[in-house]
Amino acid sequence: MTNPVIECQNVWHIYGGSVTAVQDVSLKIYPGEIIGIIGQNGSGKTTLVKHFNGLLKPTKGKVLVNGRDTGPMRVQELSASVGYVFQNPNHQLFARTVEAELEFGPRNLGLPEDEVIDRREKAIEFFGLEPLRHSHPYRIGFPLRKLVGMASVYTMRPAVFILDEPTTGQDNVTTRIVYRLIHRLRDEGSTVLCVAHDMILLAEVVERMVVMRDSLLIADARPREVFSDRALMGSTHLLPPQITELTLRLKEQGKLPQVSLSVSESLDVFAPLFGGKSEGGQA
Ligand SMILES: Nc1ncnc2c1ncn2[C@@H]1O[C@H](COP(=O)(O)OP(=O)(O)OP(=O)(O)O)[C@@H](O)[C@H]1O
Repeated sequence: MTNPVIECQNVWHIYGGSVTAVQDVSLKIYPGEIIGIIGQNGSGKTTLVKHFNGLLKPTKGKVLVNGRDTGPMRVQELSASVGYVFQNPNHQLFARTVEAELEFGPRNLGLPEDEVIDRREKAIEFFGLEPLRHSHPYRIGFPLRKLVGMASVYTMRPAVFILDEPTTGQDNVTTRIVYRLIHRLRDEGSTVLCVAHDMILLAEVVERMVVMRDSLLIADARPREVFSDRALMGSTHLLPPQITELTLRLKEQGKLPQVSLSVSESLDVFAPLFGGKSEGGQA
């Protein structure tokens, strides 16, 4: 049996002795899992994931990363194995150029200089940052600045990659890069945790969803189950993707055998209704 890469044991986080942001959360995350963390604003998602790379320490309970208690560990020590991409890149970026930003992590890991440069160049290519390599990260637009934040974590190749609201504020081009990033991380065997309100993204890429409400973890299940549970979704004030809602209603009326998570998937489900076989398509 594989050991969890991250384990929360009855974790509480109380800010300033009065604001309870995370209550008694127990959770095991296994290597290679792609997990979505959802919940309405202020439900404790960001607070929870910031414990995984040591940015926050539990008020009560324990967080273990690769079996080690993060309590006495420093962020720098944890960042080699758990990379956190901030919701707001302004909280993350500090170098004077995109190139310098992308070199910082691998150099800090003590990698040889040719490996530092190789990782920088691969990240520039993957994230489409070539025209911006000499720009100051704060002088480029928000969507691209956010990609620089992702790229700078990607250069460290952490085993666990945490993306906090990766598509919020992104246009269609940069959103597609986020999708490609998550697919690439999956192919490379990384563990990915994605905190998001973007249900279309989650429906397409995650295999497991953790649901937070009022600082509590209230569900942990496959996306199809979470999106089909009207009471659960209603209690979090979140809506499933429209295609999922449509196919859920048709299923409830006995007209479809199953709920779809994406447009491509729904084409296959709808095909028999129209007397044909679908060839799928882009979500
Ligand atoms: N540094 C802080 N000091 C005090 N309270 C905080 C702090 N950060 C967050 N909180 C509070 O803790 C609770 C959980 O916040 P958190 O940001 O973890 O929620 P979230 O689910 O990630 O929200 P969002 O979807 O808006 O990002 C909220 O009540 C928030 O106001």
